Amino acid sequence: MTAQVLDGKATATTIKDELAARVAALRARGSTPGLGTVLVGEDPGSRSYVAGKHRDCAEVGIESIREDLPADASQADIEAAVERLNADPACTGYIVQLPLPGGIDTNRVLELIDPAKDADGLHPTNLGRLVLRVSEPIDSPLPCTPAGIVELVQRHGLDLAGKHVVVLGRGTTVGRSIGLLLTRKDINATVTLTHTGTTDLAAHLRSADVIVAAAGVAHIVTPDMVKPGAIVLDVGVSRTVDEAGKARLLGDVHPDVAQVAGWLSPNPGGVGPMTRAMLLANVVDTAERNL
Ligand SMILES: Nc1nc(=O)c2c([nH]1)NC[C@@H]1CN(c3ccc(C(=O)N[C@@H](CCC(=O)O)C(=O)O)cc3)C=[N+]21
Repeated sequence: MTAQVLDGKATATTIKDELAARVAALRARGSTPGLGTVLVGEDPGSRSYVAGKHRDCAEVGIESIREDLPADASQADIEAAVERLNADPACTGYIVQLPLPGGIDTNRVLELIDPAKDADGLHPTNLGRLVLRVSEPIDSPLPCTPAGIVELVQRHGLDLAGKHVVVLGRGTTVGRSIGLLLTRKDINATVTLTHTGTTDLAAHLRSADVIVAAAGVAHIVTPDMVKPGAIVLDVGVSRTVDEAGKARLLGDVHPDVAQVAGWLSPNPGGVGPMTRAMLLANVVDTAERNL
């Protein structure tokens, strides 16, 4: 058996087409959405993610606003960039690209973001709203990767209601926040959160109908840990260099898992493009709310 593909690239393209139509309608009514990014330093991964986000914006008609700061930017410099975007009416949503350089108090920066402009859905106010509302969809941004995972699964005709989802990883952007979304009554999954401190991780994973692998450890999920037919989402990304010196992206899921799983999201080409599409969706949703 070979797993069916959860095609994030194609699904993100469909979503971007839908968003382009909504942006055109907004523009026709005099409202122009604009995405801002705060990028600090020269990390090639971060630079390429931010470049990708602005390319996506151009595709759907969203304006781009960039705050690019040098690697030695101070806490005050970064906070000033956040304040500029908070004050800029052309910026309807923005992100601070993570991670910030060592020595910067990231939480202080994130809490300065105007929650109404939080395109990542990671501001404490917006995460808090996700905690507080169990029974209805909310009118505030959702964290992009969790929202992208749900959208990817649902748009392939799969229903998460009643399913046992085992999440691997306790990071803010995925592990800690995705359970809040999956256990909402309109999705209705049952969630187990595992991490590097979990005893007998393999047994937990083998009990899963759905695995969300977001540990950031290359190939940590191997075929023996997967129940035949399970839905597997490969979220983590590790950057490595192969024998030929070529840069390679490795997911958290070993390629042989495709022989056991029922559905598998490729990496790249799975959750990454969906994360970017949900970022755009947050910006468009915000602009529509503010009409
Ligand atoms: N404030 C903030 N918000 C983020 O959303 C955020 C962040 N910081 N820091 C880093 C992570 C990582 N992340 C990715 C987004 C898209 C792809 C993506 O589209 N990847 C392509 C491959 C891209 C490539 O080849 O480099 C794919 O999976 O097909 C990957 C990773 C967002 N992040």
